[in-house]
Amino acid sequence: MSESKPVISVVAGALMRADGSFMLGSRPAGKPYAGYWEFPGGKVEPGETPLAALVREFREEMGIEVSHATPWLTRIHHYEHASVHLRFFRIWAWQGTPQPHEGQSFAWQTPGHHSVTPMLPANDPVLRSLQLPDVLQISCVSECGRDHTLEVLAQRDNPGWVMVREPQKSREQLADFVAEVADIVHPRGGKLLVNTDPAWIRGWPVDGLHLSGQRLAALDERPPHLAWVGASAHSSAELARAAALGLDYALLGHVQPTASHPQQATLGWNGFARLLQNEIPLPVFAIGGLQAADLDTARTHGAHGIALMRGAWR
Ligand SMILES: Nc1nc2c([nH]c(=O)n2[C@@H]2O[C@H](COP(=O)(O)OP(=O)(O)OP(=O)(O)O)[C@@H](O)[C@H]2O)c(=O)[nH]1
Ligand SMILES: [Mg+2]
Repeated sequence: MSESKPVISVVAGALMRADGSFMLGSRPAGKPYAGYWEFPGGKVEPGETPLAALVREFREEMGIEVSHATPWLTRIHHYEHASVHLRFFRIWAWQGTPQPHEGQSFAWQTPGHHSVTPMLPANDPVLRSLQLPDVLQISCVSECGRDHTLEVLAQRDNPGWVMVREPQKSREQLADFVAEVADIVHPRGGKLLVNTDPAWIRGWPVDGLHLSGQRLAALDERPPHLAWVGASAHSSAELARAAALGLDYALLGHVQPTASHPQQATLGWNGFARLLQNEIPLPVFAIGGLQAADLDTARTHGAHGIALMRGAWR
């Protein structure tokens, strides 16, 4: 009988600055993967909660007092020496400046433009997730108005991430609207996703594709050649499917009742958090009746961010 490797429970945290930059540390000499860059953290001790372990590790390794951290995503990775169950947090508030108590180095990094190398092999998808925005803005032109939508985007210095979702439009109408949004969003650094049939979007000026729950169920593999692919989920099974296909994010809801889906059952924040307890390896946006002011509540319940429909265009 082959001996199975131990599974080590680990917590790690990204210190987050208001401008979106985050901190990495180098692994000290003498540990496995010495010199590789990681999110600071370490092993959970017996009887310790993950959050308590995070607070202890940041205090021990770098003299930081963590005062506001939110759970983010969980990954399992198999190294030669062990399998690690990694719980990642983001840390929004802390006291102190990082001190190298173990001889490590620290570096503040911009999402998508990392200046340090090599990274721990388990961390690539986690680093990529930091490029995703706090707020995903979903179009609703039949209700919110085409002109109003384009004006709101045009007025912003950075239009952020927009998902075009217009199920009532024909392929040609959708292509025209996508082109209009792209002309406003792309020159100023925004990103554009479209929620539609994967077969329609060849040659469209989009950064990615969003799959409805039905389309997610119908696919056997991630649609190729797209930088970003996400999906809508309403259950643990759909979240697991999005993860199995290697998607970049999921939307999970509905958290609260919404005008667009009044007949659907709502999760509430506790139901939302419960569905995320099962080791979700991808970032999840909360959706359903939310406002910009709900961002911190969403993070506290394990969300990466929030997706807004009406709330984005007020
Ligand atoms: N801290 C941290 N560990 C990570 C990350 N990604 C990742 O795969 N790991 C793995 O998780 C394990 C963390 O263990 P560690 O060596 O940091 O633990 P520790 O601080 O408690 O060290 P110690 O046991 O020497 O006291 C290592 O196997 C490491 O390779 C990450 O981003 N941060
Ligand atoms: Mg450590």
